[in-house]
Amino acid sequence: MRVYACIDDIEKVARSRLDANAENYYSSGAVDETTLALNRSDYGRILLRPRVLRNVTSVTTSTTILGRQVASPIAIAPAAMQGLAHSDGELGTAKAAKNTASLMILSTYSNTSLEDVISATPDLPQASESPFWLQLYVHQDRCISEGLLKRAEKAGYQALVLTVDAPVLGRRLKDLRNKFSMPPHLKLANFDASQGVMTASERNSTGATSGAKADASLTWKDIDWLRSVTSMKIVLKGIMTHEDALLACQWKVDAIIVSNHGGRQLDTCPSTISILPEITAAVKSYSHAHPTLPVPEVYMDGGIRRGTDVVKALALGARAVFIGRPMLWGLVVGGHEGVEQVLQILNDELRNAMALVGVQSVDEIGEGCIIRKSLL
Ligand SMILES: Cc1cc2nc3c(=O)[nH]c(=O)nc-3n(C[C@H](O)[C@H](O)[C@H](O)COP(=O)(O)O)c2cc1C
Ligand SMILES: CCCCC(=O)C(=O)O
Repeated sequence: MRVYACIDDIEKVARSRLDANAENYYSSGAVDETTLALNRSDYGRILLRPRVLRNVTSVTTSTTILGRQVASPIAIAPAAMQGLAHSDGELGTAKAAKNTASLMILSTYSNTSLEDVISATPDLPQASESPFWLQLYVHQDRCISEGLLKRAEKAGYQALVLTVDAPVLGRRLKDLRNKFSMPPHLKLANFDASQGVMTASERNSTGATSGAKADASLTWKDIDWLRSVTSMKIVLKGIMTHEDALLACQWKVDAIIVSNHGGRQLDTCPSTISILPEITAAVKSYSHAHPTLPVPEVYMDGGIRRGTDVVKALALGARAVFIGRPMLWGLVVGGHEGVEQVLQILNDELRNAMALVGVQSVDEIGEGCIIRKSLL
């Protein structure tokens, strides 16, 4: 396939190839798209400090995520309905994850069943090496979600990612205007028709998740319910305040993802990069107060388009970053090869930025690498 110079070039081509229904669904944020824009622009308010003469002949990006060795801290965020991007859908993304030894989170609302996604990596030596986590939207009928979790565990998913920032769906104006709907040739492959899971258009048109049968009544106590039905590790996706970060510590979840859902949920909430320091500080203070207790790992997503963005996120305490739209754009332009190229570009840029900042390993990336202008 064609070789691109950067993620923005891939995005331009991908967006020109999609019909308005899919292009608007993928690209849009909620309401005025204020948060969507901040997720990008706030990286520009953090500057990097180049340290020199430090021997950077062997820069390595390898790290661990929830104890698993990975080649890079850049991983794949869950995104619904990847069949809109390419006929391979989630199978293309899964193949790219496998070929690049990257971690991938599969959306509850995938067009490929969670079992088929794991089958895309048949030559993994054992299930414990599966690079897949499952994202969960809890169904009002808890039995349906319990069934999904049992299937995920059996198939070899290593962690369950509970999305906590979407008790109701954000108002994405373009989707409302287009009356966005999933094309009839696609299905939500983790469910059967009798399970009453509606498409995003139906969610949008009702303006609430009640129509989608997603459970808006979830509270922190439901983490105990999750623990009672699955032994998978638990990750909370969508933490944006120090109060909720502390609650996540108290509820002993394994990890949190600082995320505002790519600006698609609560518009005018802050960017993730601006709020990350408050979250990592809260988790650190909990750890100091409870030195014998494990604390959640902290990851982030939102607006990562450059290797330098990754350095900034790691400098502010994230252990890993997840990419949403860049992965979708890659899928549009080249199926699994396109997603591989997206990961390749970001990893090349990350290694380049690390060398120029003067560090050889991700552990060396810290506050000393950046200058922060006031973000709020
Ligand atoms: C088209 C699209 C679909 C998404 N679907 C889901 C989803 O099913 N579950 C979920 O937890 N997050 C979903 N997200 C949010 C992403 O996981 C992630 O938080 C966000 O895309 C990160 O921002 P970025 O796109 O700027 O990288 C979706 C995002 C997009 C753009
Ligand atoms: C009903 C689909 C919701 C998927 C999602 O999380 C998103 O579009 O952001």
